[in-house]
Amino acid sequence: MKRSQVKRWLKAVCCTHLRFMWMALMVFVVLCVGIQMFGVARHSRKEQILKQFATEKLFDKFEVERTTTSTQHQLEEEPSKIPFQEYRTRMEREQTFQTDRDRSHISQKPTPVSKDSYEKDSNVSFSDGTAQAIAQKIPKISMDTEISVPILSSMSQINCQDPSKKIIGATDLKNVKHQEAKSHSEVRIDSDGPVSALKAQTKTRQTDDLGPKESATSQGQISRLPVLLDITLHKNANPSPVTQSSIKQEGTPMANTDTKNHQIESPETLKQQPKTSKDQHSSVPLVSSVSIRDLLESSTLPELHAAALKKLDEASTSCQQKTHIVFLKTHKTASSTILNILYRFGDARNLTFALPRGKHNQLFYPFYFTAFSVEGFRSKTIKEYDIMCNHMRFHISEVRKVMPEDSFYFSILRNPVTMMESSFSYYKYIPAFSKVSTLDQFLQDPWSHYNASLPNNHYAKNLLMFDFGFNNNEKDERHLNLSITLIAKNFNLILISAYFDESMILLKNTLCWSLDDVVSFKLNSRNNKTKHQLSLETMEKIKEWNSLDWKLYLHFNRTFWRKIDESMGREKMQDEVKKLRDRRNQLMKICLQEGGAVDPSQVKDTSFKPFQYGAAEIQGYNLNPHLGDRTKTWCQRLITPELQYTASLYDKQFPDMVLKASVQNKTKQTHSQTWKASKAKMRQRRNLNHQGAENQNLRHSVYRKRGSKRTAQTNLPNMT
Ligand SMILES: Nc1ncnc2c1ncn2[C@@H]1O[C@H](COP(=O)(O)OS(=O)(=O)O)[C@@H](OP(=O)(O)O)[C@H]1O
Repeated sequence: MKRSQVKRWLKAVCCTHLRFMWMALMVFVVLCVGIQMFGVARHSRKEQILKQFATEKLFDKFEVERTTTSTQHQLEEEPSKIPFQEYRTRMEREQTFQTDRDRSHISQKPTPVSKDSYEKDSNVSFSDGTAQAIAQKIPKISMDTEISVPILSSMSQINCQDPSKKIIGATDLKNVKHQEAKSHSEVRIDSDGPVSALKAQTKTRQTDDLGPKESATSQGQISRLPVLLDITLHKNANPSPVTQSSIKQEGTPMANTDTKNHQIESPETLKQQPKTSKDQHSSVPLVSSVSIRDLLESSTLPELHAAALKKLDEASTSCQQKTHIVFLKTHKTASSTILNILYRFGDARNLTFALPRGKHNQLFYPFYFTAFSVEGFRSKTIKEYDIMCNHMRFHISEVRKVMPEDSFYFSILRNPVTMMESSFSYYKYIPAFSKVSTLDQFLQDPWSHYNASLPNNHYAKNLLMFDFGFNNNEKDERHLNLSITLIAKNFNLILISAYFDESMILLKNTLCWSLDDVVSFKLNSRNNKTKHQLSLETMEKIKEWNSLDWKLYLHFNRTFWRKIDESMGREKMQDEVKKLRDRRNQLMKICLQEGGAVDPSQVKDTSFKPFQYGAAEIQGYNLNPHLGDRTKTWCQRLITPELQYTASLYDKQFPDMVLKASVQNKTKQTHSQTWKASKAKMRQRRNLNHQGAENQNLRHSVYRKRGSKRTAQTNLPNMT
């Protein structure tokens, strides 16, 4: 090729494309710089959060308000003033007693905890959620605060988780005199034990005393009391005058009575319960309610009983429905079903949800939760939030910025074995799992597949610990104990998904909700095709690989059953669970076309189709087509999957945002149309240029031809 030709060709190409190449290059450079800057900003933000967490949350922001031990008073010092090391030492000192005991459970080869083995375990030393719930209801106890106590007239064993209550109960009852008790005409004393025994027997029961209840005293005359004296306080209520009513004495030994632990129940439950013990026995445990001042000043048993009677009705209605709730939505633990319960509860009552900003589904997950990730928080458009329940990595100090002080905190755990089987199929495409075909293969050499620093790999190891905001790769056991302590202190209730129905009953009773509030259909569940049977060996490997989660689960499985025993007893729990299941079955028959869940491909209305992810096939539901309007709304809410329900609540709660978004969408559309038009113009111009260049080339070639002809002519030898 000739030099001039190359030159011309280059010129033609440059003319048409160089401009665009330069433009593209510049855009690329600007993009690179932008990404770099964004990365730095994001990294520093993350660092900041991590730092804050390490210094504030884990050791400094230790929740102390709800418990009042002397050591904890020391912890109330301003966190920033306590050096990190010192704080840690204090924590460890405070924990020593617990750590030693717990080690005996934790260091042993983990075995599933049965209800029976739980019974034997009386060493669990964490503060009790029931007490916390009660304490939460009553932020301050004054002398004029009233207490409601289910009472066994002559002998009562007080189950006080709150130290202050413990003292009150013990002091008061020790002063009760036999003669005075006898003198009261309304009290029928059936027990034949001497009053001295009553006095001897009236003692405070320790929170962690879960051992089998004695049926005879050291004197062998009076049984230990069958009823736990649960105390509920009525803040600022007036001392009540004495009223008369028939009080019957429980004198039957524990072994001979079916009287169970009592708790103050929701009105609905009370209505449902036929009060069996009352019907069957003439001697009944009663609910007493008197002001603390009265109680302390009172020196007679009759007075106590009269006051108890006076408040009997009040006690049954004193259960205040809780509407300020924080639910830590852990992954693969049946949390979507609970989310649906909370959504329905709030939706029906027009409560305000702390929803993720920008219509997302998660609250800044997998990063630590920040208050700014909640819609309406930064702009202060929302005055008070009621419920926070989307996926987040828990960070208490940030959550507290958003949620009211009296919020009820709860979460749910699942056995890490079944949980990992579930997450393996759901998160099949995270780096840790993507290169193996089975869970067994992964567990053969997990470290060769697991790199903690790669994004999303937290789904593969100790996911529960991660969600609760702790280090899921921690090897130091003390860290685990500290984490358990913090969870026990920050959360009022920890549920267990394997006992979902029991969990719902416990939740219902603690929050004073109704049965219909907690009835639900199983959501986000896989079909059998994508479930895998695990061998015993694999199960053991999972426990080992997720050892932090496993120990966490073991601990809270124990406290879960303890809570049931302390609050309502297992028999009553069974009754209520049966009612819940009956109600669910009834609703399934009414609402669902097939009477149960169907494969995603079978879901007819795509707006109710659950989000499909990874290698899992998530089942959905078809509504019965012949439903009346109200029933239809109710049924629709029951089957609406997480993403759709979150979006609809967002639209309901932030109509302005929806409007703004639609305007923005329109603007975007116009922009994209303009952009498309300008692109078309550019393409046209380029084509024209191209044509021009071709024409030019053509012209050049013509000139060339002409020129070569001319030169040829000039070079022709003169023949003539
Ligand atoms: N009511 C009830 N009882 C017991 N188990 C239940 C219940 N509801 C949901 N599930 C099971 O929970 C698994 C889904 O958990 P999540 O909803 O938390 O998952 S997610 O993190 O929100 O994606 C999922 O487990 P797998 O099916 O093993 O994957 C569901 O089947």
